[in-house]
Amino acid sequence: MTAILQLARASVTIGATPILTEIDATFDPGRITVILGPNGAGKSTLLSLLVGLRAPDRGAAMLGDRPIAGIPAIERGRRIGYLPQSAELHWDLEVRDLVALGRTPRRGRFGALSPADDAAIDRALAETDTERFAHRRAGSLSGGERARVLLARVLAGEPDWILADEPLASLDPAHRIEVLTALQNVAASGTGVVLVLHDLTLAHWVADDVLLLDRGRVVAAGSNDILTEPGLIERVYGIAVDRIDRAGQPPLIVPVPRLHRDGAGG
Ligand SMILES: Nc1ncnc2c1ncn2[C@@H]1O[C@H](COP(=O)(O)OP(=O)(O)OP(=O)(O)O)[C@@H](O)[C@H]1O
Repeated sequence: MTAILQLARASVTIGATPILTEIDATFDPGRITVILGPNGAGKSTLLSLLVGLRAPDRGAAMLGDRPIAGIPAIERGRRIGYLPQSAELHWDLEVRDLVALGRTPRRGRFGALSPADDAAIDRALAETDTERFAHRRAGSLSGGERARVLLARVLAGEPDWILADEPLASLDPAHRIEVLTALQNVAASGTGVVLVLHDLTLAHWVADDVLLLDRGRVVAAGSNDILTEPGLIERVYGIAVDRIDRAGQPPLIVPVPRLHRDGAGG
């Protein structure tokens, strides 16, 4: 059974600046947790704790009963797949070979791909709609195509956990929905999914659980109902938000520009 990811009073300080303060949060396998919050709120730093790239200065970040940063890198790589914000390509590989790298923690670096490796790679390419690029050089792809290929690499590893930092940032609207649907499917198969998102409507649609951060602290945690709580998003982001309910459909949660007093807009 997949162990839970957990932060217990986890704090991070850089220099004299508190970046995260006493974060308590539990992430459950088989669910999608969406982390939201303004720029600089600490979302990426929180993910770096869950991936084990850093350990909290105080408190704990645990996978089951083990501190995440203490788990050997290969095992961590097998259990926790991570898609960083604006991930870069380090080698101009053929796309299928790049996606195959996602299998490395499972199979070691050398040797032929097994039928199970090939099947996982093909599934990941299909789920991200990148099959038709399989034999292109990764360096020749557009930004959104590249982002989907990098997600395919994570999916191909079939980790217990997938943590992705703004995975929709460069995707067109159709591929945003397609990628979230793929992540819903992997969550339905028992994988734990943690996503940093900025789009409130898509966050509400896809989230089983929501964690809202502001200035390094959790300001709200719970179901996606948090996002329709009157005043909360307005307070945290300092914007006006329209909530549009639609029968039988997820609500639209739309930031709206405030009009200047003279009505000139902006
Ligand atoms: N090495 C560092 N030195 C100083 N400050 C840092 C360092 N790393 C992060 N920070 C600060 O910590 C805060 C949290 O950064 P983080 O990247 O976690 O925010 P975020 O919520 O992911 O933001 P965004 O939505 O802009 O990606 C920011 O104010 C950032 O400037």
